[in-house]
Amino acid sequence: MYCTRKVNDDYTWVGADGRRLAMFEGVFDVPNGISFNSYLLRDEKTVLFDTSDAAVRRTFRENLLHALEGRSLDYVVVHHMEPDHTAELEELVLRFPEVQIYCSAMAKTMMTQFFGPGFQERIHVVKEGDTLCTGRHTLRFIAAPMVHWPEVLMTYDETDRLLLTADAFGCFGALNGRLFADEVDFDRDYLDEARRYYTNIVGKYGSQVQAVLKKAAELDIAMLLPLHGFVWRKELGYLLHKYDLWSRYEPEERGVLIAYASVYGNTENAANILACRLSERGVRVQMFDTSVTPTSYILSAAFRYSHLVFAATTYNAGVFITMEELLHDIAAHDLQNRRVVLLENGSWAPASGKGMQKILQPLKGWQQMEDTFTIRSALREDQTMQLERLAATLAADVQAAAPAEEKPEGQHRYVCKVCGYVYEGDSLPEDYKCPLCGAGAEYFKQES
Ligand SMILES: Cc1cc2nc3c(=O)[nH]c(=O)nc-3n(C[C@H](O)[C@H](O)[C@H](O)COP(=O)(O)O)c2cc1C
Repeated sequence: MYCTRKVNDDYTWVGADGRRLAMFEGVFDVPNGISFNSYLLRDEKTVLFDTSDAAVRRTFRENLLHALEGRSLDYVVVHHMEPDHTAELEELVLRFPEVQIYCSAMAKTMMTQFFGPGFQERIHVVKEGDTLCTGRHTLRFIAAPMVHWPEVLMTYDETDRLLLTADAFGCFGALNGRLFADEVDFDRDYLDEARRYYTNIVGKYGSQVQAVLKKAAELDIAMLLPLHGFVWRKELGYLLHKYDLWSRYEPEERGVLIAYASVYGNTENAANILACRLSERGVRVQMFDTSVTPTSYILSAAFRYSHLVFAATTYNAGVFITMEELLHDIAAHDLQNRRVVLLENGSWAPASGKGMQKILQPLKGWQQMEDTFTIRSALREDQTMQLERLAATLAADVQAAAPAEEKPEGQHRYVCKVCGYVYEGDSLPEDYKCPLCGAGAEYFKQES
């Protein structure tokens, strides 16, 4: 039986939740599932935006037929050729022999590669700025190359002011009946998975995401409709602000990620002590054991925090395997502008410090704060003082916020917890609305 949701009067969500995928894209675990979104526009013409993954084909087909209400399907817009969005194209063409496909030139090439030459005569190649009128609606195509494949298009519906964003602005996690981000406590329950999704799938292409954000800033957008995760119809500034930070590789928070690789617990012990001393100084710390944590979670935390600590045993004259994999993954995602501390352990010839430096040194804007801290098998008593000093240096660096600018007497700073906007004044008006994301006064936290 169909299970659709209305986006607005003319758009219907005809996607589906996938909850049984062991691995999304063959590498990312999705313990809370993932949605495969597809949207149908009913105007004088009917337009389907992307299809779905094979895993949810039955639900997708029922939803589409229900939403069409017996009408035929006139157009399919293919924003992105990845098979989790195009698996149903062949079926659609069989079921709707008249359907016309709109996509970028590169998507047309990929379509032949994936499905053979059969679609060619029904494909209309569109590019940046081209429009398609469907009756009351005018659709304008926007190129979004490498967000995260080269053929990607987005569509701006000029009539309803919707931006269909392909894989951008998506999130891991099934929708579980909700469609809109404002139907959940996004910041509490989904931000981590939105960050893990962005950093692992799109994170490498920061400059291309910046280019899309510049184009989006020119548009009057009422809603964002991504291919995974929630539709955004309120406080868009919150997510746009996160995308701006992540794509400029700016940390979201001043805090410390500690990732360690330890076989018998001695390197882990040093990492624990460092975490205790930092926490005693009020520094926010998040710790991961690389042997048991999938890299995608640690990569996401590396985008989140300003300071990164990597502690690893030497392993056959190199860096311990899982730490080496993590660092290569971080390097492959082009993460920049981080302050880093390295701890190494070796029982006869410690070498993991050098090995970690070799991977991290070429990264833009990375600075190793102190000499590598070396442990020989297990931490010695006198080294605990050294670790204490390292924690103090690190904590001071983390907390060295921007110099508090001179503020006239009685002036206070109020920070929007949703998008980070700062209001300064002697008091915050009760009916104040955040100019960036629209959040009310109750979302503001007095900072000083
Ligand atoms: C399989 C294996 C290979 C190792 N290879 C080296 C090595 O090449 N050089 C070295 O100095 N220590 C080597 N070590 C010792 C570790 O670097 C480390 O000193 C020891 O495992 C204690 O740290 P841990 O309790 O955190 O594992 C090796 C350890 C293991 C288990």
